[in-house]
This record gives sequence, structure tokens and C-alpha cells, in this order.
Amino acid sequence: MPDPGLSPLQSSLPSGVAGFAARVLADAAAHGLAGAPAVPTEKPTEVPAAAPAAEPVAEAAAEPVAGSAAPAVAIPPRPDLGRILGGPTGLGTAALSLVPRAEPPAAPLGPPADALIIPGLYYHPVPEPDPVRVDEVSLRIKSWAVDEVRLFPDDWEGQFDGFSVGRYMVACHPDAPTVEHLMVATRLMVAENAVDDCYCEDHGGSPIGLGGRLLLAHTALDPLHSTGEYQPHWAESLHADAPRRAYRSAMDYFVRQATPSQADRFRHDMARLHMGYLAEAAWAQTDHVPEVWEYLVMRQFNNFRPCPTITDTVGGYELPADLHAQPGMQRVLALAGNASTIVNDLYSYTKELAAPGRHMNLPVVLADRESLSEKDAYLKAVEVHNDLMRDFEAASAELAAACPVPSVLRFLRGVAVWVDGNHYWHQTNTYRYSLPDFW
Ligand SMILES: CC(C)=CCC/C(C)=C(\C)COP(=O)(O)OP(=O)(O)O
Ligand SMILES: [Mg+2]
Repeated sequence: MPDPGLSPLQSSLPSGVAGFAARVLADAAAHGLAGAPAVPTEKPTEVPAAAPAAEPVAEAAAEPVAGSAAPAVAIPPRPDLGRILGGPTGLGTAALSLVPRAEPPAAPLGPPADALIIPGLYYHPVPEPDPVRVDEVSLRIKSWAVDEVRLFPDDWEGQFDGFSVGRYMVACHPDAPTVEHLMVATRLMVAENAVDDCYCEDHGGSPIGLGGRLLLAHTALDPLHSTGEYQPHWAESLHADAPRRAYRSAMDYFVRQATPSQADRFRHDMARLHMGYLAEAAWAQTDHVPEVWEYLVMRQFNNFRPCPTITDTVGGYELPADLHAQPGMQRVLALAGNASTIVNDLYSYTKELAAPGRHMNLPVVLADRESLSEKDAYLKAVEVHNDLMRDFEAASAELAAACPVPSVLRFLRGVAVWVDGNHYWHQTNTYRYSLPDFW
């Protein structure tokens, strides 16, 4: 077959990705595909799978919401994101429609009546996550936690349930073709929180000795390859405590769903996360309050990033490694993780103030380093979050325009939806979070 040469679209790609993207596009065209799954997936049972639409920009995105009690906050319209970054949006759920929907959702968008409202916060509301899926994921994850990995003692059951991880993951991954795809994300989310709680934080964690604990736990994700004499000791160690049992099992399920390069991507993100935990712990040990920018560096690593970056595995397709590695995508992922993590700093502020010792979060560091009142520091942290969100959206739009490969567009949309679902979970988890009464 003659080489058709580069299309105008292909030739507009940035130089680093043009060749690879051109191959992907040509390959997709040759197979009549638009972002089709690159990994074998079980046959969807609950939601009909469909190749996502390839059109880069078409529909209006969800209107952003600034917390209702805010002094008016001017929210500039989002850049030209359209279908790519629309996220779940009621009428705009079509913008999310990586899978077809039988009926439009009945409920109007907007936070539930008892949701936590942060004045001036820029976010996108999502539709209520599918309650059938939430119930099913909640049942399956409890059974995994109790029967497969013996995750928690009986008296932590209320906290496990209150975490509402089923609702969290269904909100963040509305395009998962089956419940089992959702379970891949849900087990990892639970395991990641078990390591954080039990090794670093308030369920027996401590900065002292954290490096050794984290390194050994990391091998549940990135296995030891050693001699016949020592290998069995290591294998045995993966069953020694709940965090390692959870990591080992969750990773085992994940690698069966993921391609090797997706698994490697995840390991890299988890190494980043563990490095962030270690910096936070080192500063706690010496009672050091970092500069604001230093805190933001730490929080870019101690960060939700490992969660949105598996959106393609959970969605049953693959963003090819070269497209994931391109600088534009790395910027999008860093900004998405940072905005999502500062959301946590805002919603967990009172929980962390009430915890023993000084727990750092962005408002606390701003108050200390910039000599602000608690309220002014909190409001400045809201502004920092909003800037990160806007930069994330601008970077996504730029990349979508520069590299409109179907899997890139679907991945960008999946990351944006994850960011919105993460916000939704924080805003509605009144079991876990509450707000300060500054206003
Ligand atoms: C799920 C995952 C990768 C978590 C990594 C780190 C983490 C637990 C967060 C980014 C959440 O922050 P934090 O530890 O402050 O959580 P809570 O405020 O206790 O909910
Ligand atoms: Mg927090």
C-alpha cells in the first residue's frame, strides 16, 4: 500500500511525538479504530463497551462551580476543552460518553444538600455515581479487605465503611467497562491508604523507620529478584502485615489487567509517592516547616497521581508508553495530581488540625511562612488550587490540540473526570471531612 504521507493533522504534532503519533494514527486508521482497547478485556457485562469518539473538540463542557457562599469569584471560561475535558456533566454527560448511555441522568447536577461548600473553590460537579455499581464495588471490596488480605481489625470497620471507596471509584471511573475493571482501581486505592495510614499516619504510623518499611512494601509492587536462599524470605515478608498484604494482592490483580508498560508506569508513580512520604516524614522528624514552594514540591510527590494515571487500564485500553512519556502529558498529569491533592489539603484541614502533633497541609504552611491568619491562609490555598486547576485544563487543551490521537484524547478526558470525581468524593464525604467555620 502506498504511504499516504502525513495528514495536515499529523504534521501539526510537536516534533517529539509526531513520528510516534503518526504511526498510532495510521495504525488506528488501518484498523478502523478510534482509541480501541489495546489490552484484552473481559466482555463487558454492565455497560456496553464502545470505542470512544475521536472528535477532539465539540461539545460545551460542564460549567465550573465556585462555592456558593463565596464572595463573587470570576471564573474565566475554560479553554477550548469541549468533549475532551468535559467530565460528567448532567446534560454534558454526553461529553463523558466514552460508553453510550441508555437514558440521560434524571438528577440535575450540583452538590447534594449536605455537601461541604468551600467558598470560591473552582471545580466541576459530577452526576451521582451509578448506585448499582457503587453497591457492587462496596460489597466486593469489603470481601477482599476482610477475607483476602485481612486488612483491618474489627473495630476499624466503621472507618473502612465511612471511607466510601466504592462511591469514590465509581465517580472517578465512569467509563470502566465492567465492575471488575473498577475493582482494580478500588483495591489499589484501599491499599495505598492502608500504607499511608499504617506506616505514615494515625493508625500506627511514624516517621521513625519509615524508609525501611516503605522500601520493603514497595517490593510488593516491584518484586525482588534474588537468590534461591533469600528469595523465599522476601516472599514470606509480603504477608507480614496488612499494608504489604494489600499492596501485594492489589498489584497482583492490577498486573493481570494492565500491559507491562502500564504496570511500569504505575510502579514509577508509586516510587514517586513513597519519596514524597519520606520527605514529609523527614521534615516532621526535625520539626521543619518548608517554604511554600518546597511544600508544593513535597506534595507533588505525596500525591494522588498514581490514581488518575491508571485511568486507561481501568477503562480497558492503553495510552501507549511514548505518548504517556511526552512532556506535555507529564505536565498535564503533574498538574492534575497537584490540583487533586490540594483539594485534599482543603477538605482535610480540620481533620488534620485535630490530629496529634502538627500535620502539614497547604493552609498551615501558608499561615506559617507568609504570616497569614488561618482564614487568609486557607483562602490563599483555595486560590493556589484554582490556579492549578486552570493550568491543568489549559495544558490538557493544548496537548489535545497538538496531539489529537484517539487514545490521548480519551486519556485526557479520563484524567479530567478523575479530578472531578475526586473532588466530588471529598466534598460529599462528611463522615471523614468537615470545613472550618471561617465564614
Ligand atoms: C490514594 C493515594 C495514592 C494516596 C496517596 C497519598 C494520600 C493518602 C493523599 C494524597 C491524601 O492526602 P492525606 O494523606 O492528607 O489524606 P487525608 O487527608 O488523611 O484524607
Ligand atoms: Mg489531608
